[in-house]
This record gives sequence, structure tokens and C-alpha cells, in this order.
Amino acid sequence: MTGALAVEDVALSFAGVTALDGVSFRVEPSTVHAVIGPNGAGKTSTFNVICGVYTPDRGGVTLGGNRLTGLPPHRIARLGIGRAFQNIALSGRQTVLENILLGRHVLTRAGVIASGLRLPAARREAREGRAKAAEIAELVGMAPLLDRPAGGLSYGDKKRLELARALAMEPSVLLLDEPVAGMNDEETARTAGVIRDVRDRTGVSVLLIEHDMSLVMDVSDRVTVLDFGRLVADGTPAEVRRHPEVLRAYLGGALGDDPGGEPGDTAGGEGRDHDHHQEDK
Ligand SMILES: Nc1ncnc2c1ncn2[C@@H]1O[C@H](COP(=O)(O)OP(=O)(O)OP(=O)(O)O)[C@@H](O)[C@H]1O
Repeated sequence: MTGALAVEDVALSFAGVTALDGVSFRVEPSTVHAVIGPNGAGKTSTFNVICGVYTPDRGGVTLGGNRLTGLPPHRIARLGIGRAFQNIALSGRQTVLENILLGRHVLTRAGVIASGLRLPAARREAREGRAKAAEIAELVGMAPLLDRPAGGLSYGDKKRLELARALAMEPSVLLLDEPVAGMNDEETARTAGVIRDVRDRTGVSVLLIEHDMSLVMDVSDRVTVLDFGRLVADGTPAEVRRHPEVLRAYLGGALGDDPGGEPGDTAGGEGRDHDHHQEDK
């Protein structure tokens, strides 16, 4: 077990626009942790700082006490931060198995020449890779689809394949950017089950950005709320839902008394006036 992911006093600005202003929180091992907040709150910026896409002006990120900030993104990925993207970028002609194997390339040691020559180490690595990919496909409920071309999958399966591909890197922390965006209720429930299974069966922590409050309140062990780049609340879903600053940020939208709201609720979507945030963009 690698230990907690700690975001410590991170500040980030773009040409005078403050994206993050002293944000700190911890993602404990084997937990589901959501980062929520209205549009422009700093959620994506937080992910980009964790992955090393952006270097913060102040503060930094550690995993199990080791500093990630300052390292290039590929090193951070190797150290255990896996990310599945909101925009589906799968190789449509390749099969589910091949797409999951693509996700493993950061772990592959034998190298292209050894693989080309089919040296024993490369063959062993390929065999292990396929076994691991099959295991991951089973975890995300896609075992029967291993030989299907990714291009023909349903929308929900494509999104879960993206998640599987990130898992193939064997991360300690899996970053999911809106894992159920655009999904219907049934697909959302399936993905919620996969997120729980990832936590419970692999011990991987899941850090997710999500506007669907129903999913957030349902699957998260802990929720961090950002607004205008500042942390306004951090706690269990029950604590966060009652927090006065959170209620204010969402203007009585999806986080009100209704536990979990309706699937598809877009907190910060309908529940507040975004215009003052959009001006900053
Ligand atoms: N590359 C960039 N250049 C300039 N400003 C940026 C950049 N990335 C983010 N920002 C600004 O930083 C602030 C935080 O943006 P960020 O994308 O992190 O918010 P978010 O919570 O992910 O929003 P959304 O829910 O709309 O995706 C916003 O004011 C945004 O306009």
C-alpha cells in the first residue's frame, strides 16, 4: 500500500486568474473521494496539478510521503497516479483487450526491440499483461466483450473501458473525470458498482470529479468541495451536504434535503448562477 495522496496548500493561477487558492486535502488509501464544485471551481486544475500537467505556484502533491510535484507526468503515472479522461479516446478498431493492453505500456519493461524479437522476457511480459487485462475486464464487467472492437461498444461500455485502461497501469490512485457524464440511470448504477468494486477488490483509491450529486453522495467515502479555487468543505457526504457554505455555493440545488437528489442532477449546473464564474474564463 502506497499511502495517502496529499494535496498540500496548492495555489495556481493563469495570467492573474486564480484557479486554486491554498487547497489542501488527503485521499486515504482504498477510499472513494469526490471533488465537487460549481463550474470554474478548480476541479480540473486540481487533477492537472496532481498529474503534473500543471506546476502549482505554491504547495504540492505527495503520494505516500513522496513528492510528485515537479516530476514529469509520465513519472507521476508510473509512481501510481492513473487517469481516465472525460473525452473518450479509445482506439476504435482495436479490441477491448488491446485497448486495455495499451494502458499498460507505462509498465512494460521489455521494450520494443525485445518484443519484436519475441525474447523470453518480452513473451512472459505479454502473457502476464494479457492475464492482467482479462482480470481488469472482469472487474469492470466487460469480460464477455474482450474480443469486440472498441468502436462498436455502447457509450457506457466505452466509458468503462477508458476506466479499465487507466486501471491497467496498476495505479494506487485512479482519477476519474466525470465517469458517468451522459449516462442513463442504468449505466450510472453499473458504473457506481464498478467504482465500489475497484475500491473494495483492488484497494485502489478512486478520486473523482463528478456533477452527478446522486452518484457522488452514493459512492463517496469523502467529499471535497471547491468554490472559486478555495476549499469550502471537506468531509463525509452527510457532513458536506449540511455544510452552510456548500448550500450557499449550490444555492439550494442538488445538495438540499433530498438525500442524493435525482440521478443526473447537475450540481452547479442548474442550482446556481454560473455567470460570475464564466466571466473568469
Ligand atoms: N489553461 C487555462 N488558462 C486560463 N485559465 C484557466 C485554465 N484552466 C483553468 N483556468 C481557469 O481556472 C479556473 C478553474 O478552472 P477549472 O477548469 O479547474 O474548473 P472546474 O471546476 O474544473 O470547472 P468545470 O466544472 O467547468 O470543468 C477557471 O476560472 C478557469 O477559467
